[in-house]
Amino acid sequence: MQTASNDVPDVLDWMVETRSGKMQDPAQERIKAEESAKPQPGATIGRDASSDPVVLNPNIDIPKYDGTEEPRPWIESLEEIGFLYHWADYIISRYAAMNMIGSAKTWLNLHKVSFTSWENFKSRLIEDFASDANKEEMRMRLNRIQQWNEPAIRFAEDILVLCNKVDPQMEEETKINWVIGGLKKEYSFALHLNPPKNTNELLEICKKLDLFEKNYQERAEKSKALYNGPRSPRPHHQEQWKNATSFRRPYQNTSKPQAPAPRYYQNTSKPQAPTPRYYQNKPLPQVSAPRRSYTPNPEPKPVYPSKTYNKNSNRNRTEDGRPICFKCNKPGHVARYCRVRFVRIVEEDPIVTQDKVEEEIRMDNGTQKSRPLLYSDVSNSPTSKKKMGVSTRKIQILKCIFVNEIEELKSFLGMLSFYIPEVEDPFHSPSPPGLTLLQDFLSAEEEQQLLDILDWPSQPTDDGCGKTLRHRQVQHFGFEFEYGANRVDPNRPLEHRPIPPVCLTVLQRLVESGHVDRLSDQLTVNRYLPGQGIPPHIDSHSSCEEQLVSLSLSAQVVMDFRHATTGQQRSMVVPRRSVLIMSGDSRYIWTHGIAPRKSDVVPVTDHNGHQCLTLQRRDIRTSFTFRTLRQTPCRCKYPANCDSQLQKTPLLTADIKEGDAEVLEKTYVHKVYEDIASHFSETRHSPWPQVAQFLQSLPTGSVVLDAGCGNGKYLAAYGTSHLVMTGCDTSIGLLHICRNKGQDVVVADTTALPHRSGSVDACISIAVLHHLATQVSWSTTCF
Ligand SMILES: O=C(O)CCC(=O)C(=O)O
Ligand SMILES: [Fe+2]
Repeated sequence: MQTASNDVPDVLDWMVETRSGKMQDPAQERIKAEESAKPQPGATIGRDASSDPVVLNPNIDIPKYDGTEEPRPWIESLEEIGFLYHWADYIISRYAAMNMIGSAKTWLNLHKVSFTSWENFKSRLIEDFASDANKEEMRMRLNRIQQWNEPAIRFAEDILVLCNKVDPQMEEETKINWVIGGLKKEYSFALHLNPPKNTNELLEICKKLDLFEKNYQERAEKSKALYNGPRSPRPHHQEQWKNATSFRRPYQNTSKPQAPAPRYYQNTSKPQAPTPRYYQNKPLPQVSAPRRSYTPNPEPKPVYPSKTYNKNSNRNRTEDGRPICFKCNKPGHVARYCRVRFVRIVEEDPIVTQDKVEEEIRMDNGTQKSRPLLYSDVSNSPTSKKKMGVSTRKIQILKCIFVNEIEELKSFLGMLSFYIPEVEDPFHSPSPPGLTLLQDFLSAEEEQQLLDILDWPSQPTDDGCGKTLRHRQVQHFGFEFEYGANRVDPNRPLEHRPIPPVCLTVLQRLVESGHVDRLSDQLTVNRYLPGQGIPPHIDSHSSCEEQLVSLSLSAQVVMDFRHATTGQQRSMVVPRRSVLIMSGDSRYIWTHGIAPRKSDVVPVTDHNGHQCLTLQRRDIRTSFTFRTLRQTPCRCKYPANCDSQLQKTPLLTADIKEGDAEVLEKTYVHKVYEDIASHFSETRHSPWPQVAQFLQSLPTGSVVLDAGCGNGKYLAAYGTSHLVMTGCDTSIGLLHICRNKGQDVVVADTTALPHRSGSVDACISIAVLHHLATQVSWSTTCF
């Protein structure tokens, strides 16, 4: 063992004289050395120890470093010894300096004036002496992401140790970024929005995350039976692993300062291992933070549930051409109409349990994975958007937060609100003008009396007293509401089905309280099972007076409103035993409808008094809608949307000039069908028997054109699978419905068909001729 006495003054001058300018009395030095035996946080090589040269103990066995091997093991052993002897950093530096030999010593002499601290010394040493392979290995290790079964705390500690090795001078913020960038996506995301202040806080959070994960796994185990087997790893991790090579840390897209790339890892054009390497001390160009690379998963890869659509074809469409929503991955609608809302389930809601939500998800499509959900706050907060600094469309939300978990998570993640653009909070915006909701207007007895009036036949009937529409059952009293024409025929009263007296009692109360101006003469009762609804519509202006009154019985529901011209959307919870009165704009220009689904997203107040949303299962709901037949035409301020004001005096077909026919048909037929497409379609699903018979009689392989095919009910009628069916119509809305069913249709007017003569074997045109304005049009129709 070489003693230090010869080397010390020589190599210590950069540590002592650069600060104090002179050597100290050895006796004083010993005292100071003893003092410095106490840990001195933040002590550095020279700055703080301005008068403290110490006598180094030559008997301590410290390995030598000659610069030919990896510097890290040598640094680690020095630090271990320093830890045992309680050395301050600057004493470790001195021992380090004393034990450097060969090219390492030359390097030290060259650079000693530029070192400012032990950390700085270490990082320079590593930078100049660590081999490229070692650097690469470190880079790979720092770059890794948390394994799906790896506790967050273990991951964080590992990354923090690596950060220290990679760059002993790395700043806290950078270290934190390295850790949170590699944590599982949902945590990484939330922590990025609300980053911990220091690494200690980060480690505390990681411990809590592990606890949270453990609880989650336990709950998942309990509900395993729901999924016919184990479902670990959790879906979002499957996704993460599947896409691990392209995994981006959220903060890399944000305006947040990037984690500076560790210096050792920067891609420079440094020549390969020159001799001596430590002469290469050029400033290195800055590059952006490294991307995390894929670390092979030590666990067997999870098996992904197969999708119901062809993965190889267009990812945005099913095989039969239906759109696939990019928000929930379900076919049949586009994201804009996605009913997966952004929901937070609150602890106190006794109705919504984790099991129920899971069951809901399972029922929805059979696989949980197919419907990534976020149950979280809806936040329109521009600050959170700004914080993220990214197009939030890109945000993949992969976590279901169940009952109880949200508060638990919130308590340490602080913030779990994501800005979701284009999702206006429909519950907290002002309701459409003219809409009045009277809560608890009906007593429980009245509700029961109203329900007792009804007798729902198991078989559909034609007399208006128990029709089964595609999405619900209806009964009419007083007059029948004809859905196809969207009108009430005043000349056909339902004489044997007058409005029941108990209804009139309720109406009388509404009149007396000044909410309604008269008693109604038409009543439609709708009965909705969970999953059923009514398409968005505006009740005909021409048939009914301004006020529409709807009583809600047995269950609440969320009703959706949409402004027919501006497209603004609102939703309203219509509670059980309430009365909803539509008048003014809400009646004339806003559509109303109920989405066909089994649960609704509803606003609630949590135990902290915060407004949030939750998911509520629907029950069977019965509504009574009262209308008053119109005696005089509607004069509302929306003529373009008013069937009364669009209607002129009926013209005799003989009087109509051919030039006018097109305009008339456009206004009274094409536009009307466009407006009522979905409502109309709902009422058109059973083929007329004679037409079905005709189609069935055609030889196999016949090409059949349905001119004016509407919603395509004949294009896929029962018993027509032997035919090649094609259709045309002028209503784009109806043709969309056909296309969504995979039917072969084109936009065409029956009076000017684009089909080649003789190109079809048979043609049907059902309930079309009466829409044509003149006899000439009739005769030119397909014949
Ligand atoms: O069920 C409801 O409350 C609405 C019914 C409705 O809009 C209708 O029958 O026209
Ligand atoms: Fe309606």
